[in-house]
Amino acid sequence: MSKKVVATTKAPKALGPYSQAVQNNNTLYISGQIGINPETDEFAGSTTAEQAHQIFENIDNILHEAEFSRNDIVKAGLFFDDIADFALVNKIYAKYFETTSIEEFPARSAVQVAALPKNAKLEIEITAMK
Ligand SMILES: C=C(N)C(=O)O
Repeated sequence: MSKKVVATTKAPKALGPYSQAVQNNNTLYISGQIGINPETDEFAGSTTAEQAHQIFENIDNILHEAEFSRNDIVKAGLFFDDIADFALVNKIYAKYFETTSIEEFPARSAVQVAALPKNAKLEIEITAMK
């Protein structure tokens, strides 16, 4: 088994004892991303939409660092501060995958949680496979 930690300055630093991503052979596990801009260490904005766009930018940058792409995503986990944002995030999420060559969306879970780190509006974790 080969296990490699993936790290990039183009995504937020870990907020605790975890890696931005870990690759095991052809599978990449990306830790839950929140909408922090790595250049400022601040949220990209206070709205769920602003944070969602930043999350996808962070995910793209981690995928890129590991030489994976959006096309390789097989599973996503979405954690909402407020599930009322479900429809809004679905629109942003669907647009993100519009640019891929995959014909069907990845598997996904979506839940509302009691609270997220730093009071984020949304957190998304990703599994990708080549
Ligand atoms: C933000 C996280 N992914 C964490 O604390 O695990």
